[in-house]
Amino acid sequence: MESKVVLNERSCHRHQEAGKKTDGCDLDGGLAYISGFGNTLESEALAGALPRGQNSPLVCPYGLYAEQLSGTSFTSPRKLNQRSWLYRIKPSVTHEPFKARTPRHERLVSEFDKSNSCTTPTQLRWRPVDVPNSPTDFVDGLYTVCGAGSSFLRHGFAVHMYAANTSMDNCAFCNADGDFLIVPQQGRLWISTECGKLQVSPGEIAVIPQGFRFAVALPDGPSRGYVAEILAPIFRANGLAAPRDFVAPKAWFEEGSRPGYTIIQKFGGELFTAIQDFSPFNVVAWHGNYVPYKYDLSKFCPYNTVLIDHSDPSINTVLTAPTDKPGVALLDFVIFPPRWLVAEHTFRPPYYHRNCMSEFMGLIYGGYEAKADGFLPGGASLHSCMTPHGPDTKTFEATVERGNEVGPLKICNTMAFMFESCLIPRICTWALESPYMDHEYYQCWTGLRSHFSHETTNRDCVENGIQRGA
Ligand SMILES: O=C(O)Cc1cc(O)ccc1O
Ligand SMILES: [Fe+2]
Repeated sequence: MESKVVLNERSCHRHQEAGKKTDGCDLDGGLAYISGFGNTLESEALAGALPRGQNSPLVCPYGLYAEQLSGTSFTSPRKLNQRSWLYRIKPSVTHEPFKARTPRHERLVSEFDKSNSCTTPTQLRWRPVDVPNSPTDFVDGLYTVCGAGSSFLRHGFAVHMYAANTSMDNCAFCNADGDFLIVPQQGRLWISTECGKLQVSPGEIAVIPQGFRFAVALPDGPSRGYVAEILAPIFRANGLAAPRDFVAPKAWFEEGSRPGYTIIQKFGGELFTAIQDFSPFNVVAWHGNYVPYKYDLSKFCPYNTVLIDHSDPSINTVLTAPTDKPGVALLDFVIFPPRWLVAEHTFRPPYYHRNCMSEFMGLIYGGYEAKADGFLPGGASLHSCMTPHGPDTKTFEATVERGNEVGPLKICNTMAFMFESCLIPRICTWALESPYMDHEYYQCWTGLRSHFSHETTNRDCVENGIQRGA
């Protein structure tokens, strides 16, 4: 899962020409990145800013402060250990005391209980929300939909969504509760982080690990998307998402005075603010394996059945946050990308099922193979543990109508995804009461008729498909 290559970004930088890709570096819209997943990386915006031979010299190059950011306990075994050393103009601690942010953000949850959320086994679906007209930045536009567990107990996950139209101004966000996996659906996100900048477009994802300070600018204005938050372990990448396609930012910093700069810290699901007089993006150089990164979903190498039946979607896991139980995920991020369907005498869309895991789904663009209508880009659905679901009536009937003779068929222009968890989500009250809730969702299945007939044998089915009108 982890690549063992240790990449020296400095040598890469030296050889880089504008607009060209070089070994280990990826150029995207003018920004250069460092590629690799789980690697120990290093980057310096000023040559010689990284101390050599030790992490914490008495005096750091350029008079910088050394600061460590850890993502795992100091005592975690080496293969799990994650930390980075940041060399910055002023240390993060240089700020006024944290205060509860006012007005309170009412719709963020990191500890799910009866005070903020309900349970229901019902199939749930939401229409895409409208982006607000009033100025709303990423933080104010973020709201929790569902989740389970507790950030205080370091076990759980949350699914959030956001709808925003304004760039964060003179403030940065920091999530002490867990890692954010951000899936933009509409509008690009230009994310400044302490390690540098990431430009993330719909169709790409970004991971901002716990504790990193970041600010989101919206170059396209109206923006919408999904966020999975894991309240404990770290994400691992699946082998079909190649390590070199994950890219981290290059060191970038801003200096000088920034009066009234606000750090907004999410801690136990509540927001706190602390004022400082400088930008937190003052890291001149860094090294380590605890970094924000992004990944372009079109680079995923999908696998599918090549003869019969429908493969379960876990094969298309991009990132997984494992639990201690082998093969059981706290959160899998699974995609349904464009791909060829070739299975013979097979019902090709997803099968009807009841799953011991719980499935939250979203759609980035296009349509989804199990739903003829009603599941729209920017919308969402939730099928919790053991709740029956599957293709809607229109999809079932159109598939059977087409019969057995369909040859290879390519599903194009589609990117659905699933956050799948072994924990059973509670649903936030505002999500259940949302005007975007599709109360007629169940009707997409109520038209499914019985095709049962004592005369239709398995052989008839294989040769002819189910008789029309039976
Ligand atoms: O419910 C869904 O649409 C997601 C899903 C897709 C699939 O191909 C097989 C199982 C599954 O849960
Ligand atoms: Fe499912």
